[in-house]
Amino acid sequence: MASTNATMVDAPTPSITATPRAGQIINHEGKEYTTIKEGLAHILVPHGVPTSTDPKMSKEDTQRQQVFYNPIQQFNRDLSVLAIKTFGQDIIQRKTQKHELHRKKGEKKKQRKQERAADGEAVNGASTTEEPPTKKRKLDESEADNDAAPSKKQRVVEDGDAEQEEGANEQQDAASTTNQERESWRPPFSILDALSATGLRALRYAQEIPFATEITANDMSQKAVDSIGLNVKHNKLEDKITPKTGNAISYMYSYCDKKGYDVIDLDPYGTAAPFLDAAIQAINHEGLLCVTCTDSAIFASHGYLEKTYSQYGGLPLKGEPCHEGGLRLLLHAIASSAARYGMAIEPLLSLSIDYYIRVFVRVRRSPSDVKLLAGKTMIVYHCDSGCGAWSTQFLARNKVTSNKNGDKSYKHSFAAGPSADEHCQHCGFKTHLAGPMYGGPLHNVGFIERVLAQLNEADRDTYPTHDRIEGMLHTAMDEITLGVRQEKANGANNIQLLDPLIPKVDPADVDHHPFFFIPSSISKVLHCSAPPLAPLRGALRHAGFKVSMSHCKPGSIKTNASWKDIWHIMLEWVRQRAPLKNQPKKLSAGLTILAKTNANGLMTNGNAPQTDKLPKPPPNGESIDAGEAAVEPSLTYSYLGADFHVNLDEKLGRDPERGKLVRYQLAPRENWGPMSRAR
Ligand SMILES: C[S@@+](CC[C@H](N)C(=O)[O-])C[C@H]1O[C@@H](n2cnc3c(N)ncnc32)[C@H](O)[C@@H]1O
Ligand SMILES: [Zn+2]
Repeated sequence: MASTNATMVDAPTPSITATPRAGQIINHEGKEYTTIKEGLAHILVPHGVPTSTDPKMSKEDTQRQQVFYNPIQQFNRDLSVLAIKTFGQDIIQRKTQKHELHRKKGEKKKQRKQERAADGEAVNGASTTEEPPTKKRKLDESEADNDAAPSKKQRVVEDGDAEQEEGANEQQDAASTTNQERESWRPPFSILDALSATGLRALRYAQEIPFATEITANDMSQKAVDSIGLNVKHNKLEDKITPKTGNAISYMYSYCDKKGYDVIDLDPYGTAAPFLDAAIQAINHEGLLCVTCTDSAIFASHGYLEKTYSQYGGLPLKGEPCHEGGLRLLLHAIASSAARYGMAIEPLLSLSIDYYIRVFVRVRRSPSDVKLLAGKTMIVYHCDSGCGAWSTQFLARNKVTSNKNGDKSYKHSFAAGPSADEHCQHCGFKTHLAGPMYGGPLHNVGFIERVLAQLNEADRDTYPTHDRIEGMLHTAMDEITLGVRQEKANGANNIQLLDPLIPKVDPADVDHHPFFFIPSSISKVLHCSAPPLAPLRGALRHAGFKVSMSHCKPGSIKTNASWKDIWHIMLEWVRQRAPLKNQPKKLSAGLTILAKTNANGLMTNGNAPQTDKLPKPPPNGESIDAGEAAVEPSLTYSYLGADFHVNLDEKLGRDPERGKLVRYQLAPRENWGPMSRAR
């Protein structure tokens, strides 16, 4: 990475028109600025404000610097450039194909017209180049429609008309491209950096996504827009970037009746919730919303659950999977806003990173997909004060049927009443409700593969967060496939960038196995020593379950095994490898779980989950494990009917990419965190 330290400069100090260079001091209207380079963009920071990314920088200096430039967010910006570029190539390819198709149609039409005219001349000896009136009118209408983007009102069409409307819009789009048959035709690709601050994102998108045709950098603060203007000028990007002063919310609502942007980036201080509905107004059909939220105290904490609900329309999940819960709450908020206007969302990539979350969501006008939303929205019954187990329930049911032609369609019906008891079936503690939240897949594997391919082509100096992006994307991909597509994932770099388009995930898909557990935490429930990841993963795989890790947390296990299976394996871990030295306290969640087995002396029978009916714990100091016999991996008991053989197979549980990928962030530097608001 280029040094961002100010360097000695020759007099006279270069002006804003000088070629941008990292560390250079620029004089503009009597003020001095230092240049910081990130990616291919340069931003000017008032000279004197520390520009070092030295981890030992003082807290005050870090805060002063962050008003202009927050280096910790470079990961977010690097990833965003790559994601938008990947998405953009897909859009550009579609637009170009449509354009080409329409151009060819137009040419054929012209040719036919000429042929008819020639025939007419030959027969009548007179010119009859005029079209039949009906055809002419049709052509005129489509030409007239070229600039009239479909309004949101038009978008909310009757369900039966949805597909027809899709087709009509495609033609409309194609028609709009036909008219521009000049050689210089470029497919339009527009980006709104709605909360732009210094304009750094807009500058990077302009420099690093060469096919972006127009970028708006908006901020409510005049000071911020002044600095955007300065930076745009210094980077010589006036022809691509338009700085704009205004409230992003009203600006985006102004697009409710006209065509908007292909990409909208929302990167606020704190929550993006107040911007979501407006962003839906301004995003194009098949557009990309990129959303950051840094208010983890709201989306991933139970401290202010009433606030979480008012911001995101759902209640937070407590404990370790709370960040995945936050991602799902944000997606729920976007999906429910979009649904009101007949727009459906498809998460392409949803990440919990450091102290914030970031989602990339494709939005399309599709009333038929919107109808699936209730059946993809779930509540969570969480044993948050007991053993940590959870179960989920979708709010409605989407049942697939097919019509006479074999086309897939869905029937929507009510779900049955609560699918879980008010007490946890494992430990008897109370369960609490979380959600409603998005229960569909968090990522689109095809998209991740293409971003990885994009990353593979990227210059490491421009993208210093390369390794972390690679590790996180691989983990995200494993997470959604539960590790099954490992081979394909490794082959991701072989993808040809312009090959197939980003595939559409089945809009009815749900995630049947959301969330993850941390072995060391559930060991605390049983008061046993924590198993390493490998034997636990091995035991799950040996029993035929799928296993991966979650990108949200190191040391996590994500699996399609049920909690019944997980506790069964954990009890076998205790029996085979980790005999209990101290028995769990009376009435604890762990004791109840232990009590539900008939394990060869592990505990006497106690099938009833009520804690007041617990069997007496063994006398003080006595181990409640099976003693010597415990080392045998033979099955001697069953836990709630999960009676498979547990083989704590380390080899089977190893991560083949261990050490090859940077899956998780190493120790963060001091003073990291969201930017402080400018005072
Ligand atoms: C976290 S900063 C953006 C950082 C920037 N995206 C980057 O990557 O460097 C948030 C910006 O949003 C602006 N802002 C806050 N509320 C706004 C609103 N309602 N409309 C427009 N801008 C707003 C603030 O002035 C601030 O500059
Ligand atoms: Zn429980």
